[in-house]
Amino acid sequence: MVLDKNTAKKTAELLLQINAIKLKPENPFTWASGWNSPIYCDNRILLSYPLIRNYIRDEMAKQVEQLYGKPDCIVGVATGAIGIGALVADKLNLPFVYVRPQPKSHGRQNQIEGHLEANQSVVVIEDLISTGKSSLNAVDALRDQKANVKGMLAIFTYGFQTALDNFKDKNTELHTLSSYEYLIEQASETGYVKDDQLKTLMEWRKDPSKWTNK
Ligand SMILES: O=P(O)(O)OC[C@H]1O[C@H](OP(=O)(O)OP(=O)(O)O)[C@H](O)[C@@H]1O
Ligand SMILES: O=C(O)c1cc(=O)[nH]c(=O)[nH]1
Repeated sequence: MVLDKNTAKKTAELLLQINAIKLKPENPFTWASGWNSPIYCDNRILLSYPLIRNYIRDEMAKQVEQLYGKPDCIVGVATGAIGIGALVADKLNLPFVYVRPQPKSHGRQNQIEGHLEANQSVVVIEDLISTGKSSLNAVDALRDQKANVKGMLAIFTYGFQTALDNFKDKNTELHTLSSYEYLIEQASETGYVKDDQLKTLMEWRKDPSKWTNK
């Protein structure tokens, strides 16, 4: 759920401005879920732009406080949300840990990196939600370590029903700064996407798990 419309529009505008949104219908991207997609939103790029990453950091920190007050710790989902998660934790003057997709196969074999105690309250920061599986895998790891997961805040979501169902199944609250809906609105208004690309995106959005460019 998007909390603030202005933030949602502004975030979409900034992502478009730094070319974080890539369109490649002729040679589709493969997503973490294995789905093929004509679109890819690379939020990692925003770390390279100090003013933009500060805006995202400040909006995320504000929304974390608004929604959850001060949790004991901020968590980033590896690797995409390690950078922004650490910035949000720093802004809120809170401890930070990150969660790997699986435990390391060598060294200390940690899945959660950093210091986290049982029963501590945490808010998870994620860069992007498609199916939600990567983020919810991190939530599982945190709960296995007896963390009290208050909720998750991501920069962007595609808003798929699958993701809503997955978050519901895991009883996890999700908020996002922006979403596909705002992105498409902004991209159409600014002429970032051409009519034929918009047509492809609308076709893809009807059944993204089955979409192919054929
Ligand atoms: O909602 P999902 O279907 O799980 O997809 C979204 C995930 O995919 C991306 O991570 P990726 O696996 O590409 O790795 P990275 O974070 O290391 O870049 C992104 O950062 C999310 O974590
Ligand atoms: O689902 C994914 O893997 C994914 C989609 C997307 O648009 N951006 C991203 O970083 N990952």
